[in-house]
Amino acid sequence: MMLRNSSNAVLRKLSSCPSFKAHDGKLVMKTPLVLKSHATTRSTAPFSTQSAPTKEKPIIANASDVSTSKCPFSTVSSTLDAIDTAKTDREQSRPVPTLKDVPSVPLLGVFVNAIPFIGDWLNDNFYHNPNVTPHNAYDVHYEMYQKYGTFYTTYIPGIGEGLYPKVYMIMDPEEMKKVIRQEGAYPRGGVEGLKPMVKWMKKNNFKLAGAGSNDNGFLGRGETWRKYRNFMQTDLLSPKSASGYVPGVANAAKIASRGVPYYASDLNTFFNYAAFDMFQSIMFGQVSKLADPNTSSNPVDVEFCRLAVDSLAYLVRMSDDPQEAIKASLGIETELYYKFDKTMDALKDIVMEKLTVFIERWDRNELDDNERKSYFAHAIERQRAEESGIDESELMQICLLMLNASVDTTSTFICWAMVHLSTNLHVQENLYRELKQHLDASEDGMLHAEMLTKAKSPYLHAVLRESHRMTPVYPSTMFKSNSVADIEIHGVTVPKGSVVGFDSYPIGMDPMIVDQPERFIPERWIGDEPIQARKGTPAEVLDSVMYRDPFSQGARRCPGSRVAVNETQLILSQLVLDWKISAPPSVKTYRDIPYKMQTLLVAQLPEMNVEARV
Ligand code: HEM
Repeated sequence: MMLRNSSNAVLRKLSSCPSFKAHDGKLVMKTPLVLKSHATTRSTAPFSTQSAPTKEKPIIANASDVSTSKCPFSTVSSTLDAIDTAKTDREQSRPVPTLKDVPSVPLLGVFVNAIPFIGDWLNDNFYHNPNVTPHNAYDVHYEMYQKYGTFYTTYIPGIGEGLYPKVYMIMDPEEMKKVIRQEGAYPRGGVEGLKPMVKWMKKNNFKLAGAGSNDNGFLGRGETWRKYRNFMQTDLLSPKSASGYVPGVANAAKIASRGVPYYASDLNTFFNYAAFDMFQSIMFGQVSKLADPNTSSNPVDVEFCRLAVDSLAYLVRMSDDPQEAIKASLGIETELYYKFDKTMDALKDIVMEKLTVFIERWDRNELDDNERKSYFAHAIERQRAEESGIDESELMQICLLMLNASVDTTSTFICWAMVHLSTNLHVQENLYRELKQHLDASEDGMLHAEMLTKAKSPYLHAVLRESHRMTPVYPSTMFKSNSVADIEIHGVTVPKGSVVGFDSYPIGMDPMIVDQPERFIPERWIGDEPIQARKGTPAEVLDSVMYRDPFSQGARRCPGSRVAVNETQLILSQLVLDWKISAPPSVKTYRDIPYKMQTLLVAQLPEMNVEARV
């Protein structure tokens, strides 16, 4: 009832027309609201420039399980949302933005300022491309949107290919679905740009790296990817599998929560440790307690966390920095590659030792109940089944990649939600009240999977959705290729084999489209009313599955997505139940909290005030 009232209050608010100060003070304008009614459309908004859109038919089946989702090929499933090939009314009547082109130079693409000596001068005087730093990705993406709109070609080494590494950037989910429909059996993955990882795997004779110089294995698009991907996602990605791990994750979150007051001045480390603890419970069924300084923790686990965070940060920097990306594609080893290589070697030693010990204990039948239910224990069984086609070294390599990917990806997502909860204490209180009801009804004082569904915890889900709107872990996490055929995007023929990126950030932050975009309002996502209010307005794209979360879509969607969401929900819930966490007075809004590009964009959390709830 309380939520319904607040949702109505927001809608009432949305039907007025306040003036907006646009993004970070850069664009100041008065604007009509577009979230208020079906009838409200603007003539200048993206996707609504020529005609009013008609009501959209849902074209994405909201599959509830792997077995029901459609996918480009039978065994690897897109798991969450299969793409329906039907053409919608909206597609037929949708207005068409014009394709713009971002000026670029050969090889370095839009990063003109990376040209030695004269780059800055050239860019300042002729190209005027935004200067990308590790601290400004949100602003850069918004600036590109303001300059080039919702459909432009940009040139990004490491993502696009060839002399001019062209990437089509789009923001319309219907157009992105066209790309996904034409991905074919071997879709392009976001990991494809991570060439140094392939190099490192080949150096270590990983079968996962594929055979021969033209096969990038799991990081490529061939049969090798498909085989390992199938094995990896089994027991992990379906809602049923993921919810099986919830008791262990809830326990890890409960223990981790005790550590918060000790880590109040270094919550970034705390969330890395908490993500580690939660994933250990999934992978091994073990309680590692790294985030709770009251218990003795294994120094090897501490070292593993550091290596996992550093290795991926080096890896991403090698793809992000245009000069590094070009050198990586030419096979040149830089200082950064050297650091990455050493870090990965050390990480491999730790992981392989741990996996070996576990396998030996499995063989000696020494695992306890929780360990026997773990992902790795089941994976050993699956690997040993005759038809698996996976040998033990491949199994261990698969798990190494998973463990490496399981720390700061998840902690980044959690950190941003914590930023918003700690700067919007009324939201934290609302969330507390929702969760407290569940805890009061819980017989064992623990959070359970059924409490975390959208139906039972709408506010929790809305908090994560709103956090993703304002501060996605990265503005664009989806780069796909129409490998099968030419397609038309906004009326322009995009040749087969092009790279198309989806930018999910600017629209959700445009004051012409979203009321008070700088304010954290979870009620935007609760119940049917806000969705109905967005229907037929430019804001309706935000309800598309493409905008919903940071895990991408299609058959390459993150295999850890469901467990990562469960982990995020459980640790946030436990923290909010145990503590009131508030940002220091110097932090007025989330904009006062800096962020930095590591594997993703990580909020640099300030020292928080932590007060126990009684
Ligand atoms: C909030 C946390 C996470 C986020 C935001 C995230 C995001 C992503 C994204 C955007 C992709 C690329 C999808 C594409 O190519 O279209 C991806 C791939 C991947 N993720 Fe995650 N991820 C997270 C957590 C995890 C976890 C916990 C694991 C551990 C299993 C994991 C393992 C992987 C792997 C192995 C891939 C490559 C899959 C493939 O290419 O088929 N991720 N992730």
